Amino acid sequence: MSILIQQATILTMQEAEAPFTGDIRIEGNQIVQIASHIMPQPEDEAIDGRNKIAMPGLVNAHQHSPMSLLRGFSDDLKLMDWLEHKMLPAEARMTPEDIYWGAKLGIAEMIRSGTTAFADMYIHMNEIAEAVTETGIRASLTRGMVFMEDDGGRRLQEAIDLVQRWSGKANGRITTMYGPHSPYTCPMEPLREVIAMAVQDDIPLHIHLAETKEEVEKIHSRYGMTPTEYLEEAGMFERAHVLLAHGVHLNPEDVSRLKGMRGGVAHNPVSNLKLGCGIAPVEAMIAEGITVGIGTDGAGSATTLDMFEEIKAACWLQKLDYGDPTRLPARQVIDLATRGSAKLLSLQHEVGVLAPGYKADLILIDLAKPHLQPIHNVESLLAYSVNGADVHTTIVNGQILMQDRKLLTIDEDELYREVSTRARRIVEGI
Ligand SMILES: N[C@@H](CCSC[C@H]1O[C@@H](n2cnc3c(=O)[nH]cnc32)[C@H](O)[C@@H]1O)C(=O)O
Ligand SMILES: [Zn+2]
Repeated sequence: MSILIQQATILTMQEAEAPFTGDIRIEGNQIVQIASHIMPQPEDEAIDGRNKIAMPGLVNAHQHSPMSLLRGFSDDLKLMDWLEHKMLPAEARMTPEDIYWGAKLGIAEMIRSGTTAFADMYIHMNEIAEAVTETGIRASLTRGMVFMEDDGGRRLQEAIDLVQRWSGKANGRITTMYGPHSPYTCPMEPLREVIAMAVQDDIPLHIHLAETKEEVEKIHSRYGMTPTEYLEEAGMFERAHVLLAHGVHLNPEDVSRLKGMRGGVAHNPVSNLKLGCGIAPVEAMIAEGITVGIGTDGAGSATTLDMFEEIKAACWLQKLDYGDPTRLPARQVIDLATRGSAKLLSLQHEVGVLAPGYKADLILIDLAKPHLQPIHNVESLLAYSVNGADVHTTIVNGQILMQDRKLLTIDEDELYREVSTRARRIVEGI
């Protein structure tokens, strides 16, 4: 199958290339040509790109997709309270089918708001992988592991099963990671064991790091170190590719510790703002050459999976932190949400830019709206004015998943019926 997008305003995100008007040809799952005019072929499905921006799909670098079932159930609490007294009891009640529908709800929201790939950490990963397979989105999946009790190796075995069963599946749309949950839920010994597995199997790691002040205090009282030092002590930054979620409370020495690491940090600004966590040192990390990407965290805390909200919040936080509006400018934040996040998912050679040879993961944004006119500067519009509801078309791996705001791989009526009854049952009495 081939698709020809005609006369769109194209933002490739290739180095410093400026936006231009042109055509994009997709064959199979790849972009094959980008030029100011491409001769249509009879077999092409033509898409009118006029009055639309074509750009790489956004990559959500940290998510817990089934937590969409818990959106709005428990807000305005401290992270540890929220996690221990609300989320964990609710998760204990979730069946594999609940997870499937919760993941599908999250995926529907992501496709609708221009996200074409995401990094997920959760439980019952087979069901999430099924939802990814059916809906057509791209994902890097992680079985999150808390090692606070002897479970006879069950969690670790589920993590291994996920990696063995699903890596490279769904036409290559699924990749996998190993996921020790966080410094405060992973003692040194199992942590070292997982890192050794990741190095041996050449599978990346995905972990929460330094999200709250309480975490820093807890790790200091247990081990006399910062959370980052603790991971360094475990050998996490030596050889493995690591996706660190949050990285809010990093002192300058911690930032230096991450210098030269494979992977980088997923910044989740809306979740950090809403939970009152603090401001991650994004500009300081970038200055040290550390890769920064952007994620939403689960909808159970952030309540939104709209990456355009994250993009705005990321800019605002850096500008506010430094008292300086020149910090984290428009082009750079878009780079974090596309190329930066793609690198965190180890997909930098496949997605995150529009260029021949890259996977056809891209979105079209409808500019025929009052809040998106006139068009002085495409990058400014994208960073400060566009929201997820302005996404017109979403394409992943050469397949159209949303066209003219209609989802083509998800039955939304059925989805909303399923999630409302399941969500009610899960939270009852908690
Ligand atoms: N509870 C599982 C691990 C699941 S991994 C994903 C976990 O991350 C949790 N989670 C979601 N958001 C956050 C966050 O912001 N910080 C820390 N954990 C979170 C979520 O509730 C879920 O339990 C076990 O015992 O093995
Ligand atoms: Zn998280």
